[in-house]
Amino acid sequence: MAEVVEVHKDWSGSFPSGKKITVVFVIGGPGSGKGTQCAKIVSHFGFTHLSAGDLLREEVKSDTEQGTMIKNLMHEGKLVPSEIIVRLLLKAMLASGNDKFLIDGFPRNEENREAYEKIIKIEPEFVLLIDCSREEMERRILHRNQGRDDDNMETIRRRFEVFQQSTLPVIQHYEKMGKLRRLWVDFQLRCF
Ligand SMILES: Nc1ncnc2c1ncn2[C@@H]1O[C@H](COP(=O)(O)OP(=O)(O)OP(=O)(O)O)[C@@H](O)[C@H]1O
Ligand SMILES: O=c1ccn([C@@H]2O[C@H](COP(=O)(O)O)[C@@H](O)[C@H]2O)c(=O)[nH]1
Ligand SMILES: [Mg+2]
Repeated sequence: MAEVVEVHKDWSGSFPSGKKITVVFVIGGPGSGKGTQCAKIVSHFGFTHLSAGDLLREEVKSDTEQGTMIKNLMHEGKLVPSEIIVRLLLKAMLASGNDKFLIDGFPRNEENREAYEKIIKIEPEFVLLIDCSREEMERRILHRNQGRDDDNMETIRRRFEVFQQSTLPVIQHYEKMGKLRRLWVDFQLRCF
């Protein structure tokens, strides 16, 4: 936590390069293919891919009180407090030296979005929604085999609930602003 707080303390609200910073949010249900699509985009367009989930999994590896708290929340499929994830994102953005970011799996709820707007303040160019049916998302997660602690039926069920209850309002917000771009990645029903 100390390191994360330090980033905030030094943060003047602008990036050292002085260049315009481009941010694209990539949102979608669990297992919809956010990470997979981001890897393809990065290889063609020179973005830095920041997966909010991966940043949290890295934090879990640090043997700290905060790491344990994050581990437990992720195991339950719940969301980590906004301030923690926003500061991890900011730290990773500053460390990358790049000026184009694909932020994968964030914001997950309205509170995340508001915290991002308050702290990082960079309006996303657009928000890419990876739109996939629940059946296909579930199938993909169960075949993923990456040893993720949250890829079990009980946690998957909770992650779907969080997506429906907390992330859909964020998607609707960006849709109203005309910033939403949809990518359909299967031929079945849409996720909502
Ligand atoms: N278009 C696709 N067709 C078939 N399988 C896919 C497709 N896209 C991704 N997958 C597979 O589905 C699984 C989930 O993909 P990925 O990890 O990219 O999803 P995610 O949205 O990042 O998931 P999470 O929210 O859990 O991090 C992976 O095993 C991936 O290889
Ligand atoms: O902004 C975020 C992003 C993620 N989480 C937690 O991490 C897991 C896994 O996220 P993936 O994007 O599927 O890798 C998610 O279920 C949340 O527990 C978060 O809290 N906030
Ligand atoms: Mg992912």
